[in-house]
Amino acid sequence: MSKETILRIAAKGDGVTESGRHVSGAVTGDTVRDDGTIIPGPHHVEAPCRHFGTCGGCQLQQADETALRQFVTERVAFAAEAQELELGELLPTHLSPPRTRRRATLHALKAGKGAVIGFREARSNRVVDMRECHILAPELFALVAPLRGLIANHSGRQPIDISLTLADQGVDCQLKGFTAEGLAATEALLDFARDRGLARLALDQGYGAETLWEPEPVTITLGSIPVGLPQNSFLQPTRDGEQVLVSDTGEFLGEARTVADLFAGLGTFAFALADPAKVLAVEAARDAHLACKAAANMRGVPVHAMHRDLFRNPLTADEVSRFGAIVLDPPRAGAREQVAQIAQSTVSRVAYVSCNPSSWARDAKTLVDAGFRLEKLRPVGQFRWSTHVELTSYFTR
Ligand SMILES: C[S@@+](CC[C@H](N)C(=O)[O-])C[C@H]1O[C@@H](n2cnc3c(N)ncnc32)[C@H](O)[C@@H]1O
Repeated sequence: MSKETILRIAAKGDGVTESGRHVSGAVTGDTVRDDGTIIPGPHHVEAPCRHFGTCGGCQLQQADETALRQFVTERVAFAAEAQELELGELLPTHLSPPRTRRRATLHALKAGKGAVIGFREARSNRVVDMRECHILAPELFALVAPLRGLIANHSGRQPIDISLTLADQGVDCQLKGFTAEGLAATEALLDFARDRGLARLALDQGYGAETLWEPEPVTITLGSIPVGLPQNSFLQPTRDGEQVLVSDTGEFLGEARTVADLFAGLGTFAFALADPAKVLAVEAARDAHLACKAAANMRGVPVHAMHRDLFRNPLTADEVSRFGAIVLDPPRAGAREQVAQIAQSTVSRVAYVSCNPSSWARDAKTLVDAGFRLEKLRPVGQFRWSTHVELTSYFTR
C-alpha cells in the first residue's frame, strides 16, 4: 500500500499531500495511506480539549505550535505569492496563546430539566455542551456554568445566543432570544448580574439590545483612553493580538504627523497613534463612531471621528493626499473602492491590517501597481486553532 506525506495545512484546515490530496484531520508531517489512515507525524499532538472534533469552535487542535505557525504563515505568504507581490521583510508570525479570546458568541438551549451551552458543532445547529474551553479567556469561561443554570431555570424554550465581551469593568453579556416576563424574572436576572459581577447585562427580545444592568458605564481602553463600548461593536478578539497590530502600525507610521485611520471602529489604531499624530478616524457603524468621538472629545485627544461609508463613499484621492500616512483595517471583503483612491493619491505610507489574506492580496496588488512596495508583512493568528488568519502590512512609495 502506498503512502504520502502531508506537506501543509490548506486554507480550510485539511492536510494536503504533494499530489494535492486533501486529508481531513491530518497535519504537516503526517503520513496518509491509500485507505485514508493517518499515521501521526512529529507535529501531530493530542487535542487538549475533550470537545475537539465535535465543537465547531476549533479546527486545528491536533497541530502543534510549529505546524500552527506554519499554517498561519503560509496562508499569508501564499496569498501574497498568488498576486506575485514582492516582499521586503516577512516579520515573525504571532499566535495568540490559549485562553485569551475576550469576545465570543455562545449558543444555548433548554434540554430536559437542564440546558446546553457552548459553540455549535461544525456545519450544524447542534450546540456542544461546553465543559471545558481552551480558547475563551477564563473570565468568560467562568460564566458558562452559571449561565447554564440561569437558562435551565428560564421558562422559554427558544434558542438563545449569548454574546460575551471582556470589558474594562468585567464581562459584558447580551442574551438574545431570552425573554424575561414579569417582575420575578427581571429580578432573577438582576440577581444573576450582581452575583456574577457582570459589567453589563442586556437582553435582546426581538427589539434590539436593552440594558438591564450596567452599574457603571462599560468601557474598553484603547491606547490609554477608555472608550464607551456600544453593544455588538467590533473589538479585536484578543488583547495580545491587538497589541501586536497596534505596535506594528505604530512602528510603521511612527513619524507621520497626520494619519487617516479608515474602518476605525472604536478607535483601536486612532487612539494608539494620536498625540503626537493628529488622526482622522473614519467608521460607518454609527454607535462605534459616536463612542470614538465622545472619548476623543472628553479626553481632548487629537482624534477627529468621521461617520462615513467607505465602500460607497471612500475618501477621495485628494482627501487621502492630505495625510502623511493611512492605516486601514477593513472587514473581510477588503477595501477595493478605498484602495483605488489611495492608489490615485499622493500618499506614500500605508499600513494595511487585514482579517482576510485573499482580499488583502487583491488590494495590495492595486497598491503595488500604483508604485507602492510591500516593505513588511506579519501573519497573525488571533483565532488560535481556527482557520481565521490576520496580518499587518506596510507599503511605501
Ligand atoms: C475589522 S473591523 C476593524 C475596526 C478597528 N480598526 C479595530 O481594530 O478595532 C472593520 C470595521 O469596519 C467597519 N466597516 C464595515 N463596513 C464599513 C464601510 N462600508 N465603511 C466604513 N466602515 C466600515 C466595521 O463597522 C468595523 O468597525
